[in-house]
Amino acid sequence: MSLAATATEAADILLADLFGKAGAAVQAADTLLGQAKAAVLAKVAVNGKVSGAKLEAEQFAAHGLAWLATYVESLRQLLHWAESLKAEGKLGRLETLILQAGFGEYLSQIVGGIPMSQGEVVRPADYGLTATQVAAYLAVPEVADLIASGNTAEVRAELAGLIADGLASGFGDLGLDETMAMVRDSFRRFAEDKVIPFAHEWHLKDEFIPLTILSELAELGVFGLTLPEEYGGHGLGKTAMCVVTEELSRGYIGVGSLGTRAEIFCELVMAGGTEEQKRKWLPLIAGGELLPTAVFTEPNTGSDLGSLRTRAVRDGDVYKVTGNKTWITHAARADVMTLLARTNSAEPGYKGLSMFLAEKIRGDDANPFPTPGMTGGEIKVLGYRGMKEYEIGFDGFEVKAENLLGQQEGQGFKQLMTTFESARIQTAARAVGVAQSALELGLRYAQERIQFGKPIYAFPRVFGKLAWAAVEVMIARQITFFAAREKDAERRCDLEAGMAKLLGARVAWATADNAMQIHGGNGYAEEYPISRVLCDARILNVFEGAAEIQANVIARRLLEG
Ligand SMILES: Cc1cc2nc3c(=O)[nH]c(=O)nc-3n(C[C@H](O)[C@H](O)[C@H](O)COP(=O)(O)OP(=O)(O)OC[C@H]3O[C@@H](n4cnc5c(N)ncnc54)[C@H](O)[C@@H]3O)c2cc1C
Repeated sequence: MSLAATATEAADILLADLFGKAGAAVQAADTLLGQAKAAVLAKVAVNGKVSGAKLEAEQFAAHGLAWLATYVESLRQLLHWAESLKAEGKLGRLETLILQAGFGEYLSQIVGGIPMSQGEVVRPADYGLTATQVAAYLAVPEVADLIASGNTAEVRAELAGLIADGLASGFGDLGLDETMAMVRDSFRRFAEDKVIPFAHEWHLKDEFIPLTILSELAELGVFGLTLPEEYGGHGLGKTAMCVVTEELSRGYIGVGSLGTRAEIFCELVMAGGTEEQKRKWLPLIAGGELLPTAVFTEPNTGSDLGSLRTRAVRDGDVYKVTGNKTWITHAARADVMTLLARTNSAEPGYKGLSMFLAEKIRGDDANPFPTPGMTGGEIKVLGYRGMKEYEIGFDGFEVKAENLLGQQEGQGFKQLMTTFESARIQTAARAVGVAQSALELGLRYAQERIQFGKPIYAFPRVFGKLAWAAVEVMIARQITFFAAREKDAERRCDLEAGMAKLLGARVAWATADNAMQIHGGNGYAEEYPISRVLCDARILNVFEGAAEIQANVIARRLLEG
């Protein structure tokens, strides 16, 4: 294609000693992060301790710090990925350019401004960094070189040339081992055959994903992927969960999200359940016999879950539940709920909450909530369809007392927190899959659409968007894999999981938005799949910890750690 002209000068584009430069740049960025952390700490600490009130007043700086730390970790993981490929002899020109462009762009944004959202750009002065500190960062020769020459128009042009046949050959080596590559291939085939041809129709008709798909996913092991074999699972790691989730979400976010509730259920029971509860429930979830749903959010309680009001009162062998929940995904078709409710009304905070494995009768469109004591209605949504969202009312709804998780009251919030790492990693992988799908839709359209006598992919403002998307999707993927590896190594990884989710959600939205822009007016037509992918991408910044909450959690950990 016409981008080849630029590619002939390719030899000059790559920076000499790129890996050495990238390594030095990570160190320089890390130094700046340390300085920014000290500066933010000075704003929010009272007597050496982080003050909640000050942290809230200084959210912009503190959340900016979370983003800065996310960028530094992303760069470290991008370099790690490229080094691993190099060691295995798998590093090609495309991967090298992804490394270079990623460093050029993120190093530059670190001082030029990091977009936390549209219109919210955090800059060095916001953290309290001095001009001298910024100048010292920019004076590091490797940083200066990468900023000046890492992500130039020529680099993007060559990247665009290299990803031009990406639909057939891929968008860079993911760095997976042989087993994970096989897992990826089989789920990609599944998505290509069974999901992609139908996803848009399910979305447009606002239909449930057919139960046959769920059965096939159960057979493929999706619902018990990371569960130990003794409980009916496959005993694979969180990296496998990421690979599977990305491929299914690339097909359709609804399908990639079917495993989310099973993951939360299994994590909850594994960490907090009695042995009897594990033996009873886990094989049924893993085998797909029971569909779970996660019932936490209430009309007046979303981000601040600790203050939720739904009550569960012990009455002989049962608890009677009264209250309202909302935004419950797949609630009608589920057989069992992980239900968070207040068992101690004298304790208004999170310590009064308990978790239940609450059985219900499976409903359908005609009769969504046949269970006594339970009513509900569908919430119509822009995207993320296929499982449907519901508000639910409980009025004397009964849960067997034996289904109190761990047979312990007051542990519900703590039990839920143990699932956050895994659920965020899984959501980050969903985001990567959605972003990848947007990238592919954008590329296909750009190559086919002719304006001014040529494919619009020939224009720098079009191919540049896609070239950068290919870079940033890889960055988001690699930080997600990193969080998964940390989880598999049984290291605390709430920070890494939060970073992966924070970045992944932004990348998914940005990529979908740019891919829609490339579609011009057609992107706004419901018949084009990018219109769906845009709506699907938007939710990732809201659920599983809204971006602001995620940034707050990361900032607190950084400042207190
Ligand atoms: C499609 C969809 C599916 C969902 N599925 C489920 C499900 O299956 N089960 C379930 O239990 N829940 C589910 N949820 C709920 C979801 O988890 C909540 O929407 C989310 O936690 C945010 O809560 P909220 O909507 O009440 O927003 P709020 O908490 O009211 O927040 C609104 C805005 O204010 C910001 N904000 C809030 N507090 C702060 C603060 N302290 N500092 C700065 N900013 C702040 C938030 O970041 C957000 O931008 C789903 C939601 C959606 C939209």
